[in-house]
Amino acid sequence: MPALTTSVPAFPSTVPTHSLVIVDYQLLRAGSSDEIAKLWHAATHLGFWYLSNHGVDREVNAMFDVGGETLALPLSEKMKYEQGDNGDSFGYKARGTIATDLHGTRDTVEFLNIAQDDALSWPRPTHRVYPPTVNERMQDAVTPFVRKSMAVNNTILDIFERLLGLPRGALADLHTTDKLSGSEARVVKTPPNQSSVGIGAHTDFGTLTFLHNRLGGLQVLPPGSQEWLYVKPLPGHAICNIGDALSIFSGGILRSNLHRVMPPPGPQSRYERYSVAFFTRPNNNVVLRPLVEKSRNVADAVAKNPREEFSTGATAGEWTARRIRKLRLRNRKGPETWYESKGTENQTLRHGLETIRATA
Ligand SMILES: O=C(O)CCC(=O)C(=O)O
Ligand SMILES: [Fe+2]
Repeated sequence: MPALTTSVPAFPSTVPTHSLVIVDYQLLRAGSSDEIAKLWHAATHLGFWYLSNHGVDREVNAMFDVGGETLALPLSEKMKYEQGDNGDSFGYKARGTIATDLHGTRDTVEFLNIAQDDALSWPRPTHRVYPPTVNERMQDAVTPFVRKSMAVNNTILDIFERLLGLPRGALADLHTTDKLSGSEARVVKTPPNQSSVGIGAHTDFGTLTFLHNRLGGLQVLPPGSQEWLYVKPLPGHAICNIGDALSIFSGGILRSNLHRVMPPPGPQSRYERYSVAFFTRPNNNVVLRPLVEKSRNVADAVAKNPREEFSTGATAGEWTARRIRKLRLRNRKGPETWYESKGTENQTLRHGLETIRATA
């Protein structure tokens, strides 16, 4: 895809950014206590970090290609795979179908979501079928990307399990491959020269996100701040973050932070932007609640700071379906539908932070 291989202007040095801690994946795997401490600090404060040396570069590049080829198909072809308005995630999400704020402003991005379950059961579909451009690359690109991303996220999950004082397997058992999950690979495309929000302020629905960016566009709202800041993409580095499900399991010890996608900054805005992500989510039947009986640390965290939004009464499957359904503009009844689409960030947004405008 020419858009992916042509050189693009550098991220402008004059644009304010939020720096992230760089965590080395190979050092994590080797059990380095310094590296694990860095990861823990990032996960309990901002909830975002860069991951270096993850070893998934080849598969990530292949996914940029698969996404580029698929999203370049005619709209009529892509629409055969549209996710629809019922809260399903897998398939194609057309541009302008979801809200980016409480006013119902349309999003500017399209994306392709491929279920982990479908990639692992290929050629047998578990959830659904995909465009031919995906099928052709399932074996050599998509499934290897999914498997390697799973290994990265599961390694990090094991570390959190231990540091949260959970019994061995307590988190892993909520993310097994013998039961269905909402885990998925995603490629997002933003057209050039946009002036409005690509993906509105949100926290991720699931457990862990493993994200790959080439152009700027991702912004975080740092805790206690009212200023959205870009996260600068670093070549070869993934951006990782905690989602709501893991934040809830941990009783809030691990932070699921608000973020959004804006047009790329400065001269980068003239280019098409792609991002590739892998989302690990719990098995659909897992109820989202703090694991208080399994960890003293989690129980103490909940006792110290009880949060109403952690008593979800919902399974991971229901949680994700509700959030997607309420984002879809065809289901919008008014500003309240926006809040109904929210997870742990609901209260922050209700307190008016979303009215802050970007400086992009
Ligand atoms: O495109 C990005 O950089 C982030 C996308 C994102 O936040 C998401 O898909 O949940
Ligand atoms: Fe996100």
